[in-house]
Amino acid sequence: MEEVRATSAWVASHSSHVTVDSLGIEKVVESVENSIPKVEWNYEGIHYFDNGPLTVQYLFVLDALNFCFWPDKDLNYDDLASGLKEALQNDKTVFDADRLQKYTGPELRELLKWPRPLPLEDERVRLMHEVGFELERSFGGKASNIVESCGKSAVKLVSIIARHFPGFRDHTVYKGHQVFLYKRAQIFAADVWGAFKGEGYGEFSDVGSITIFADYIVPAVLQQLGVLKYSSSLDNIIKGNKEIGSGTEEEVELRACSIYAVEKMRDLIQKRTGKQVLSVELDLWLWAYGVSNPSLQHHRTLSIYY
Ligand SMILES: Nc1nc2c(c(CN[C@H]3C=C[C@H](O)[C@@H]3O)cn2[C@@H]2O[C@H](COP(=O)(O)O)[C@@H](O)[C@H]2O)c(=O)[nH]1
Repeated sequence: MEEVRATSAWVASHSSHVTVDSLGIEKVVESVENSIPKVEWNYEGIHYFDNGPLTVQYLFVLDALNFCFWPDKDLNYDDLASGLKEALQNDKTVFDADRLQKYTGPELRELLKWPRPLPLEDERVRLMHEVGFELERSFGGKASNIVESCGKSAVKLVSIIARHFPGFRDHTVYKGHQVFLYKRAQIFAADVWGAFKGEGYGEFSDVGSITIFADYIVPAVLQQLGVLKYSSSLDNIIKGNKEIGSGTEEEVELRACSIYAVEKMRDLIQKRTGKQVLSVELDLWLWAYGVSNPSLQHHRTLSIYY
């Protein structure tokens, strides 16, 4: 994920609305360096797991739809994860590639037992079709074949996914430069790693190459911890719950500066303690902290990427 790291650093050094505060990073690192809070994957107990290829299929569908929950104030990531889990427990064929290509909005809602239209429902359905079509065309219908083709490399896994599935191509242009963020492709690699505890499908020799997953929760946590500072205009937009357009400078800076800041935290932890910590582990800690603080105000962007 060198391109994610390098392009996020570029944004951080040309940023107009978001600043990464080195002193803030030092304070946070000082407070956690001896015991980085370890958060178990699936600590919420919401995920499907059977130790086999169907788990990989579940995670791929989950991460194809893992974006934009906030427009419905009652809808959370948990509802998606546990809804898909239950649907799969009731019918092992719900995520077969041919079925994925046929879902309609109301059918997806029914699958999740959600009583009203989902945010960006048409996009969610389109992405399910895209996943089903490309899985069938290139991977024998099975997401586990994508994982098997990556030679135990998370970097290769992310790049195969981005090459084959346009919906996972989370990149943009910022001040004339192409910037790569790859939130859902990277979170899929991390989910497979977490679910299988780094073994079998989850064995990746380069899991340390993955960065954090730039969503709308982690930037809000980093700001609360004093790691990110916002301009007063951006602060007012977020506090006023006003939408920020996808691809705007503000939005790209929020996401890229979060990635850059956590890479800096990780470097500092290593320097001070000699201990290697993974960005995935820091992400899970920051994210779990964020979702346990529902009063945290986050930015609002309509996006299929996060
Ligand atoms: N950075 C980061 N962002 C994450 C996740 C996860 C879930 N990861 C699973 C992996 C292991 C655990 O068992 C988790 O269940 C979801 N999100 C993002 O959050 C937002 C949803 O927020 P809310 O509207 O409040 O539900 C949305 O953009 C979603 O894409 C993560 O881990 N890291």
